[in-house]
Amino acid sequence: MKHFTSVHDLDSLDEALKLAFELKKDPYKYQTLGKNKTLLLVFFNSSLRTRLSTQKAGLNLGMNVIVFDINEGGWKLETELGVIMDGDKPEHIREAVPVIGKYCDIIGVRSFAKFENREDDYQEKIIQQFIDYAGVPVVSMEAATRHPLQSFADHLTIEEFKTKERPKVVLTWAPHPRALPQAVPNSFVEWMRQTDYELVVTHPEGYELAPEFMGDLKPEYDQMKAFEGADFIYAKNWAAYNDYGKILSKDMNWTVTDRQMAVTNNAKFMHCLPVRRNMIVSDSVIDGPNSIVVPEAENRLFSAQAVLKMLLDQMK
Ligand SMILES: CCC[C@H](NC(=O)CCC(=O)O)C(=O)O
Ligand SMILES: NC(=O)OP(=O)(O)O
Repeated sequence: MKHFTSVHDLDSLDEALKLAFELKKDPYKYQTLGKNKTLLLVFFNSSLRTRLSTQKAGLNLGMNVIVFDINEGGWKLETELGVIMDGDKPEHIREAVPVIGKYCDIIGVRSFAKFENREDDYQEKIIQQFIDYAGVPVVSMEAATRHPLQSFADHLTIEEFKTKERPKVVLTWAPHPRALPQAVPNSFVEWMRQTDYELVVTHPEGYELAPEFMGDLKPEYDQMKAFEGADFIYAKNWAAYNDYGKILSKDMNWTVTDRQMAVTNNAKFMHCLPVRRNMIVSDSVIDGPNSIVVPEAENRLFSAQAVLKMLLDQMK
């Protein structure tokens, strides 16, 4: 594994799962592996879980960790080639990235979709320049079209809580006041399609995810029908892909409440967080006995630690 940007970068999903569970049992098992190795986490966007869990994952492996909020601490970056840099951006990403690469052994990058140009976002223009020019392994901490550390943790969580071999897992859209990226749903669908779970994606018409992630999966536009007999409900908002970046609906009938959970098979409720309560999900559901959002967030530590361990193993 050279970089970690999607489930497809893993040499073996089963081995990665086993490693994550091994690390959960004994987080300090490889605490000298990362000695004298530096993990540098570059954030273009806000974060709580990714920032804390990925930093702790590096520390658990004995790494030195630097966290860099590039928009606060660094120079404003030009990311386009051929631009005459006479504006408000003193530095080009083409210099910043190789320089950052000289100060570390592994880079984590968070750079959300900008919704300015679908092609730029879906070609992953920012993280791809880190991959092309940093000279060290790059780990996605949510890029424009995927959030693989989250999806890995989601898979771990479902494996921990499932009560049958092939659970029914439902990804449901829910309303939100802002236009959010498709990265989490894309990544969740792509990752879940690597398992033998029964996966259902439900959302209003117009919110179809990109075909490259859905494959031959067809969405269910009737949320109640989708929820019938479900074992896991994974709620998330995302802006439209086809009408790129647009908010087409704020229909609060899609907010996950006891009404929808009542037709499930006593389903667990999941969300990557942060979550807008009473937009995405009612207080009673997220505070209820079936909500596993905190154990899900806890597993972010072990998905990150497993990825870092695999990358460090290649440096021995
Ligand atoms: C892990 C999720 C990160 C991000 N979430 C947000 O940007 C939420 C912001 C908000 O609720 O205003 C997203 O939806 O991709
Ligand atoms: N789920 C997740 O990545 O949370 P943060 O955006 O707080 O890191």
